[in-house]
Amino acid sequence: MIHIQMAGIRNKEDALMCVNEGVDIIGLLVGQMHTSDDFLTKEKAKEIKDYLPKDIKTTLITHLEDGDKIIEIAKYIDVDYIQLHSHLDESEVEKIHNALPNKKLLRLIHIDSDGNLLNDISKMKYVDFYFTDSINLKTNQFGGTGLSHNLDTDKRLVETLDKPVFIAGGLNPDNVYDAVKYCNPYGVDVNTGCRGKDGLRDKEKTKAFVHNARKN
Ligand SMILES: O=C(O)c1ccccc1NCC(=O)[C@H](O)[C@H](O)COP(=O)(O)O
Repeated sequence: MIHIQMAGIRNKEDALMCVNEGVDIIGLLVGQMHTSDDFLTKEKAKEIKDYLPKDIKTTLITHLEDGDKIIEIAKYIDVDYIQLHSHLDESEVEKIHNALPNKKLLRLIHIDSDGNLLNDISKMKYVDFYFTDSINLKTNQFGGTGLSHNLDTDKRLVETLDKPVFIAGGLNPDNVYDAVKYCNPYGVDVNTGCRGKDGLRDKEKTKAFVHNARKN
């Protein structure tokens, strides 16, 4: 079964709705670089995590570059996964890996609109999962862009990398079926594509996203 991470969760009610619709990983954004209403305090993120059934995985999604700070927040919320920003120095990643060996590390691979990789994967030493995502070079937005990219790149990465790959970037209920069919990833991630006009999670979009992601 394909794994589904929902990012941009802002409250515990939305988190539980997503879980009830079949999402199995909840992404909690703490520690930002660019402005986004999806970022939470660590206290709010912990409140959401503690409200969820114990078998639901949570991910700390962060832009912080200080390994000690990331370790402190990940321990405090007690997440299962840590999604690390691609600019993080590998020595900081090593620190996190050594301090929290049981927490899985998701490593970002940013892809531009033409499908070019913007990171040197060969320098990533500590990886449990790769995570492809779009970038908006105009706004310097490194996530939650709602922008798609050329999926040929994702497909190639899924086929050639030695660790499981999550794909993300502009996925939505209408395109996730084809994306999964074409790339055959370990998991998919979505934020904007399941957002309502109020910025919160849209139940119908979430239901359709989960259904279509697992229809293959
Ligand atoms: O989701 C955000 O608002 C966000 C903001 C800043 C950095 C990362 C962010 N999200 C990381 C994610 O895992 C998103 O779900 C991923 O970028 C896909 O977003 P979207 O293209 O909107 O589905």
